[in-house]
Amino acid sequence: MHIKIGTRGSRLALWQAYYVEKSLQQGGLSTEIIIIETKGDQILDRSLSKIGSKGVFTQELEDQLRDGRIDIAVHSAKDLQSELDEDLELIAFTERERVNDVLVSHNTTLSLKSGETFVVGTSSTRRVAMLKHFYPHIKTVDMRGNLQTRLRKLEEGQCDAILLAYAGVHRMEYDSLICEHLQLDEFTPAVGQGSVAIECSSTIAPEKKEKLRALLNHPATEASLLAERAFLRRLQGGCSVPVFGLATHQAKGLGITGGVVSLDGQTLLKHTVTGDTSAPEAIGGELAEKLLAEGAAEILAQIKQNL
Ligand SMILES: NCc1[nH]cc(CCC(=O)O)c1CC(=O)O
Repeated sequence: MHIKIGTRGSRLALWQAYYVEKSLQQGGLSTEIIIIETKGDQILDRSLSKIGSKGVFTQELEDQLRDGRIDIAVHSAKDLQSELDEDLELIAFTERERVNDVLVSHNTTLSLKSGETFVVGTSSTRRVAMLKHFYPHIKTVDMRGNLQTRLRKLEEGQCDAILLAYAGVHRMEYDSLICEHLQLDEFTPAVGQGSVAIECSSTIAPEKKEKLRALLNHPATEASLLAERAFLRRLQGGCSVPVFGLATHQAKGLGITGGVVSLDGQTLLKHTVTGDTSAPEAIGGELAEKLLAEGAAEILAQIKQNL
């Protein structure tokens, strides 16, 4: 069996593609990697919330899945829309890396907790709003681009530190620049953070799909991701709105904590729902309903107006 793997060309995307390729080769499959540029890679001078987040990092990969030019598309699960078109599906989620965000700087004495004021670069509305909520003394500047670009901007002094997902920092081997691991009970990560998702056409041959799932899918991660994605879908949040959600496996079953924070950091709604691991999407949906009942839709509508 030969698998054509489609990926974006950034270093992190390539890390993910090689990681997937290695698992497939260990399972006896032959592979090739096809690099595909997306709109999100081309447009670097505008924030994602302004380009319109729908499919900016995925559209071109999905086109090639439909044409059969690639068999699978490899994505950071976090960058995927919560709702896929009917002719596409996610068939596997790889084992999750540590999910937290980290503060990264050349000055490793920096800490959000110290109370000292400094400038943090980030383009994530979730991170900006969370900083305003938990650490209002911190200033932020908008900072887009892939990891290397952001690190270069940090080096050039455009900010004192940047906030990033630990997963990407670790995969790019920048661990030595981590000054602080943010606490999960404050900085709940974005839905999907730390996992790699495998997308394919719904017309994929069943035996091929089963083989790929057997080699790539991590069932515990998959259950978490299904819960988180159902939660995000119900809230109709994309990757550019400050919605956060994390599902973890506990003694009582699958627990998901998630919510939404207003752009000014003033209002933060958050809840936890726990349920049967065999019905992850129901758990995610229940969390969304609970938040909607408390006004999450109004907060989200206001955010979308301001983006
Ligand atoms: N939005 C960009 C993006 N997509 C995935 C990661 C990190 C790795 C991951 O969470 O899988 C990042 C960078 C970041 O947010 O720091």
